[in-house]
Amino acid sequence: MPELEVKKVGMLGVGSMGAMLALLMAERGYEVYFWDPSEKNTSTLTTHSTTLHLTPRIHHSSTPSSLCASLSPPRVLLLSTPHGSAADRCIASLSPHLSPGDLVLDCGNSHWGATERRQHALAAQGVHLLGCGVSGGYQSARAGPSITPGGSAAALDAVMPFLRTLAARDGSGKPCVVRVGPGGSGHYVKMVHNGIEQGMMGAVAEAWLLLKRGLGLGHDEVGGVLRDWNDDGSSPLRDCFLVAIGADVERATDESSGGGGRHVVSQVRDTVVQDVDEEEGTGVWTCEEAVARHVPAASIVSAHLFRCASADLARRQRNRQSGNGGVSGQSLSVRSEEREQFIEALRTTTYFSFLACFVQGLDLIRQKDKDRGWGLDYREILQLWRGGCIIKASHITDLLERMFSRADHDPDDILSNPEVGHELARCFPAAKQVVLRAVEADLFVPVISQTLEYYKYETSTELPTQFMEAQLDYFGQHMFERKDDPVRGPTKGEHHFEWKPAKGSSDE
Ligand SMILES: NC(=O)C1=CN([C@@H]2O[C@H](COP(=O)(O)OP(=O)(O)OC[C@H]3O[C@@H](n4cnc5c(N)ncnc54)[C@H](OP(=O)(O)O)[C@@H]3O)[C@@H](O)[C@H]2O)C=CC1
Ligand SMILES: O=C(CO)[C@H](O)[C@H](O)COP(=O)(O)O
Repeated sequence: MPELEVKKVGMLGVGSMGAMLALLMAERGYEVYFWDPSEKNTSTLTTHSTTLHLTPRIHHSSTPSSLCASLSPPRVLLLSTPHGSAADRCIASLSPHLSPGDLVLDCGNSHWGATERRQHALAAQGVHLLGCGVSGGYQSARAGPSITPGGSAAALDAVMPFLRTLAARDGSGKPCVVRVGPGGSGHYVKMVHNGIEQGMMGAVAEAWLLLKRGLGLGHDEVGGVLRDWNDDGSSPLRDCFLVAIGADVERATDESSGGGGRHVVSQVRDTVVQDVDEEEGTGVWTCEEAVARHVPAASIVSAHLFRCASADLARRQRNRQSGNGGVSGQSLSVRSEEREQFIEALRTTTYFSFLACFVQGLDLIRQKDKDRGWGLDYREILQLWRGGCIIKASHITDLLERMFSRADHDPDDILSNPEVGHELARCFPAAKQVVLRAVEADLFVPVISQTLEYYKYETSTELPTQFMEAQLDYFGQHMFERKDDPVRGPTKGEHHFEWKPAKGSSDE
């Protein structure tokens, strides 16, 4: 399929993300025809386009059918709807009006498997669907997001020039969009991006708690620490989106009459609900995939479970009562002269956890890639994460880039590469110190502590699973390997010991 010269685009779903994408496209010179069942979101976009003088290029369509009639084939249609049945309904409303060669770009967080199902269904009418994850929240959707497209080579060829005009740019001006690969690989990589995001958000929230409640710093002081971590050019957390916005979050005050100049974050309840109300699915699916592909993504899974546990405050209140007042956490036992050193250890620990989340996420993508034969290019995937996305962390992507550029790197076990292995080893003592102090003070560190354990068990050759394996053989005759057997990777052992012969009442 030749490169498409795109002039007009359709936009289905103009909520938080879709509206900003519509404005971005209009600003970049495209004629945008949009439809959304929500009158409120329709009217909000209309107001924005008037204010920004983009009305001549943003047109409301009264139905999906009239939207398709406004575009001539081959059409380019972007979807930004909730995942699941809403995305299915949206595609069903379009499909009778599509022609062979049309391109549908699902920019929502759809499940990669649903994307492949829809790709097959639409292929029967000659229509191409790309699973095209978009990251960076609504601010990036407005300014230029990271875009993660996957699907047929022909559709990718056709649409890449258009996507490059919309994407975020990295520090050297290169667009943060690449051809990810076939089938649902685009949505798979976006899903893992969100899994890494959950891990990183957990780690930085724990660092926030240790600074705030652990050391007793005020919001502005914590904001200052995070700002330094992000801005210092030699910091391993330099140019990190979640650290930078953390500084903003800590400093924001509500100057409205009801706000009284208070820090906004101090008024936010500790409940993250978007996983348990199933508004978003990417965190759940990343964990499911990690378990199904046998990838020990401990930091990511722990971060996800922590969020799930946070969702129901009423439940936690009941548990607190039944647990004699529960556990709240106190100040850390850090003397004032040790404070700077502890803050430095905390920076190292946050970086340690962030890097581990990338390692776990890349191991997961690689495992899926091998299972499905997608043939992904990991340096290209890193390019997606260099700008416009939530997991942007420049020191980490630079380090991983060096690793993937080395011809003899091991793509199947990221931790085994010295660029990563040496770095985690260097940070381990700081992470251990932080976890010890946090546990002592009953402060919450589910992600940092799981990262520490992950690092320990992933680098040890003396695990207590030796005892577990013996028990499995005792009751289940599951067999075991002996220490003098050759090391062969995960293969079933050939030895059984008759720990206790099975006996019934008729045995002597
Ligand atoms: N918010 C974020 O930061 C990010 C979100 N995403 C993903 O982008 C997608 C959109 O997210 P977001 O903008 O936050 O969601 P919103 O809920 O704000 O907007 C979704 C819009 O889609 C509309 N819609 C529902 N069904 C249809 C349909 N059949 N046809 C056309 N439009 C429909 C909704 O209308 P109604 O309200 O009437 O149902 C709503 O206006 C999701 O998949 C999300 O996971 C990706 C990256 C970042
Ligand atoms: O996709 C996103 C960013 O890239 C959205 O912000 C999404 O809401 C993140 O959700 P979750 O943390 O539940 O995956």
